[in-house]
Amino acid sequence: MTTSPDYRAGFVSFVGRPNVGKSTLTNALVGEKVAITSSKPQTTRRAIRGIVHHANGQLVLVDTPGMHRPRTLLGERLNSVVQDTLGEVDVIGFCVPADEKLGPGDRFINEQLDSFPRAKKVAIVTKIDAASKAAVAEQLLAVSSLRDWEAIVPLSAVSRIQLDTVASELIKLLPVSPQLYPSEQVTEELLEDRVSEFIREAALEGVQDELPHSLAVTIDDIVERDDRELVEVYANLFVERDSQKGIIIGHKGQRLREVGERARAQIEPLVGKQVFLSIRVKVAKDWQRDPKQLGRLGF
Ligand SMILES: Nc1nc2c(ncn2[C@@H]2O[C@H](COP(=O)(O)OP(=O)(O)OP(=O)(O)O)[C@@H](O)[C@H]2O)c(=O)[nH]1
Repeated sequence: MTTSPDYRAGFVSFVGRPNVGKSTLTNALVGEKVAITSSKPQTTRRAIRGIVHHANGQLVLVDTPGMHRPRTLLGERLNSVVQDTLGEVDVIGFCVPADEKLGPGDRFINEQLDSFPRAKKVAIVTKIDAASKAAVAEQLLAVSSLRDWEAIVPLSAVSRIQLDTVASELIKLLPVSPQLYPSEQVTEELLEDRVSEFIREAALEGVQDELPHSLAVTIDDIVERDDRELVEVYANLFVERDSQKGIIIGHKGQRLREVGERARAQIEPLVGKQVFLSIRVKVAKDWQRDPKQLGRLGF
């Protein structure tokens, strides 16, 4: 695939206190474009949350799990995962909500950003739909006094205000680069892995003992069509014994329905569309001890 000479691509991390809207922003940005990649961690050190494809560039959104935890944040130093991640990204988007005044938590994180001189820094004022114009203006002013930002963007991920603006502002700050991920790469494999993980998690909720090890999930198909706001997921949930099948399905299928609902709630933000989820429960006798079955189940 050819790209224009000033095509830009690189890594971006959103940081900020818990609840300021980082995940919602990530989902809104990733969901808005055709090519979606999953948040399957590439390594334990760096988790790719999503890839945003624009005509003039590509944003690879990188997660910083440690930054989400106030206890880590208020600790003496950021944990090493965050250190490593933020040390490598091209741009850090510092998020503060429009509907709360800047507090010590925000200031603390802002100060930490000094440790990452390589990254360009952008301030993002989130949730402007939830604040008055005057409050937004006040917040922009307050944020601008924190440091010399490359850009300050007010937006609302929920109301989809200024999402394109923030994407282009971020892309402008990335290095000129070929595409890091081909846009036609829908990363089916990664998406499949993540989706099966969600289903397994949902199936395990509330069950005890040996069942956890007896569960495996495979994905037959993920059907995503441009002309439809619905993604179809066809999954199989393998157990080892008939009795386990009963546990998973529950009385009149009630438990399986709940599993499906929990899993869908996780998958939908990932794919940015509604999800039709079919889970078929199957028995693969003693699959854990059978190398052939293990292979088939992706182990
Ligand atoms: N009104 C409004 N609410 C928002 C917006 N973005 C996020 N929220 C809400 O704010 C809450 C927190 O959003 P998250 O995206 O989970 O925040 P986060 O920063 O990722 O939080 P952590 O995962 O805890 O770090 C949720 O209830 C969102 O629905 C927005 O643009 N407008």
